[in-house]
Amino acid sequence: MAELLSNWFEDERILENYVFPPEKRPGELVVPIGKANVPIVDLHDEENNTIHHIMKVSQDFGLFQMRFILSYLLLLEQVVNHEISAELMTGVMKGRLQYINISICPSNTIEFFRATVGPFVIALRDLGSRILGLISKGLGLESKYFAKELSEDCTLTINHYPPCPNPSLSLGINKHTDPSLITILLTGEVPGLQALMDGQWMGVETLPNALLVIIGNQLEVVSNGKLKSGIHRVVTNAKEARSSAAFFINPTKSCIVEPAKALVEAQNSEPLYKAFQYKDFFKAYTDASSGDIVAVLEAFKIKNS
Ligand SMILES: O=C(O)CCC(=O)C(=O)O
Ligand SMILES: [Fe+2]
Repeated sequence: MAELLSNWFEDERILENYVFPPEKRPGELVVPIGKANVPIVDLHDEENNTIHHIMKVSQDFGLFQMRFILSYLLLLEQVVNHEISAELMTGVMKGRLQYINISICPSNTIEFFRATVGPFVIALRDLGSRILGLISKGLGLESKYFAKELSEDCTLTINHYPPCPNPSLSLGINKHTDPSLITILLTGEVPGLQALMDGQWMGVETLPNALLVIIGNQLEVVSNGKLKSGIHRVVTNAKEARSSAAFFINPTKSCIVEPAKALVEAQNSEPLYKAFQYKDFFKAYTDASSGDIVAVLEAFKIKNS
């Protein structure tokens, strides 16, 4: 088996630049890992029930897990694979800040990975359209509302977190919301993801046959604040490496994102957010990536003077 970068952890020290400032450290991890009551939405339920459930949990928590059919999961399991080679992992680790976009470059060494990622991405695009179709109905919008520019730009990110000698000093990923429309996350078997639910960090444990859906900032805007972006972070552990695969469904860079007019009218209210080009939002998000990412959305709010 190729040598994995996760072997780095055999050096027992935590590297200095991985130590978070005291106010951002998770501290002694008192939060029980794997104990969150993340709601489960069943895509095979009767449509109105599923829509109702998605809308409710997206308003309350901004994330939910979703049971899904097995044939897709077989593909997914291959993607988060601990035999990903050191070369690929090195490429991944070189990416910027906390997460990295993998470009599927033509190279024999990643033939397996390419062959797996292709069907994986097609499956997730299809799944994403189904979820967005249900959400558009739940918001009272036409069923294809999200079908074009709002969801055309997808990115697959593989995250890899080597074991950390002192998890109380560091985080795998700092507290954030995703800049996407929605994110579909394969969390893998090793716990580490935490969601802020009712003001408390809760360890997320997904079922073996489930994926996690996270409401992103753009859906919060389009829904005029009705659906909430899920706040989440990743903690590390001292024993096991963890991998996850995140599929971000994003607007195209030139897409104009704004609260859906039909929704604002139906609510008989005012838009809470300005109209903006997605590329401007994304720039503000990446510029803030070492600061308070959760606050970025605030800057796009219409201020009532
Ligand atoms: O690794 C995880 O479970 C979460 C990853 C994540 O939040 C992200 O890539 O934005
Ligand atoms: Fe995230």
